[in-house]
Amino acid sequence: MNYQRVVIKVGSSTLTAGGRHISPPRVIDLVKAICQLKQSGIQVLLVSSGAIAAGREALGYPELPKFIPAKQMLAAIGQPRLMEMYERFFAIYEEKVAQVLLTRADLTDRRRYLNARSTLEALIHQSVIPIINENDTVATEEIRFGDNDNLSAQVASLIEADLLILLTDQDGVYDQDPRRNPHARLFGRIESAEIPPEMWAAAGGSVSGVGTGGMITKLQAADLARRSGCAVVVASGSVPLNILRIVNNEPIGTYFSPVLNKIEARKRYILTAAKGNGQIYIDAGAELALIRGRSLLPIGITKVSGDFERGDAVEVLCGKASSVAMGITNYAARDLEKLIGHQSTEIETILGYTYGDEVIHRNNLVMIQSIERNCNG
Ligand SMILES: Nc1ncnc2c1ncn2[C@@H]1O[C@H](COP(=O)(O)OP(=O)(O)O)[C@@H](O)[C@H]1O
Ligand SMILES: N[C@@H](CCC(=O)OP(=O)(O)O)C(=O)O
Repeated sequence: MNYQRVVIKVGSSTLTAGGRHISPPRVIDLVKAICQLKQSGIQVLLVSSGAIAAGREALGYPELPKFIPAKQMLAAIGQPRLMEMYERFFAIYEEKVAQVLLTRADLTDRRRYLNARSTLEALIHQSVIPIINENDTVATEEIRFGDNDNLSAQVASLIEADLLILLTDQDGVYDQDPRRNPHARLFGRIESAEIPPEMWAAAGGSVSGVGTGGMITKLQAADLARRSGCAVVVASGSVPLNILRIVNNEPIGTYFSPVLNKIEARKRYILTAAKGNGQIYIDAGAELALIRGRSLLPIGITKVSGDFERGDAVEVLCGKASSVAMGITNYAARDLEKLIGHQSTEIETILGYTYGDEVIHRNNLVMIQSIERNCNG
């Protein structure tokens, strides 16, 4: 597999190298490997834990607290320290980084989801490495991921990564927790659509006193990411060069093949999400453009119905006939009402802002009718 966009998640257990404090030698090794990967032409996003560990170090806090406000307080102290370290180390290799803090609520609300995606895309476009963590200080029980494994899988799905690497303190997923049984055996490759029940049964929690979630949350993450077309590898972060080997398809750690390819995954999402949100009616010229593989522009829209938001999946119809396509709209219904029949160059003047020329970008469109035309003339 030729990977182009890779999300690397590094856990506290890796960043602390088995100790209680962030290990600068470990972080610099990791940063160096990430820079090598990026400088070989691969787009990289880093999901990094370690804020709580860095906060504990700053305050001399002995144990990982169970009390959530205490964890949040430690994360608030540690996050800027962690970022300062990353910034300094990445600068050695002339790479720029950006901090992105997210909660689950940011990715379940469609508008915030799209905004998070646009920001990440813009950073990648600028050749900046996004360093993502949970926004622990505001993440209450109902809105938090609680673990960065699930967060990294959501990010991989959000930006349609080809590969998610979960770096931890074990060589991969074993048939028993290797901390408890040194004879535990490593799972090599999982190609079946479902993660085998014996693997779920073998996955335990975190016992290190620095990590969150253990192997259970890594399997949840693998399950989620592979359904959006992303391969997943769980491997040891103690040898950061593993990152380069994994991307070169060497058999390192535990590999999970993607269940769907990215196009199928996106199509499925659009087709299931489009039910009942709203409709965009288009003219014959726009229908022909869509059939020819172009995006939908405002000039081809004749009518809008329903009360949908930017980021919702909607149905596209021509005349009174059946659906032409389903797709994710970049503009809310109330905006489209104003844009009907206008040139894309007028969007900013009419709305006072723009999310781009396309109402539905080609990549977010699934054609229902690709051969027969519905519109007359
Ligand atoms: N089946 C298993 N295979 C490997 N590790 C396991 C398994 N079950 C539980 N674990 C535990 O998961 C831990 C890694 O998860 P965690 O402590 O959350 O680290 P991280 O900070 O990397 O997310 C390991 O140290 C190990 O004790
Ligand atoms: N957001 C927290 C980490 C949460 C988490 O999932 O930790 P880990 O299991 O070490 O990846 C922090 O920065 O400390």
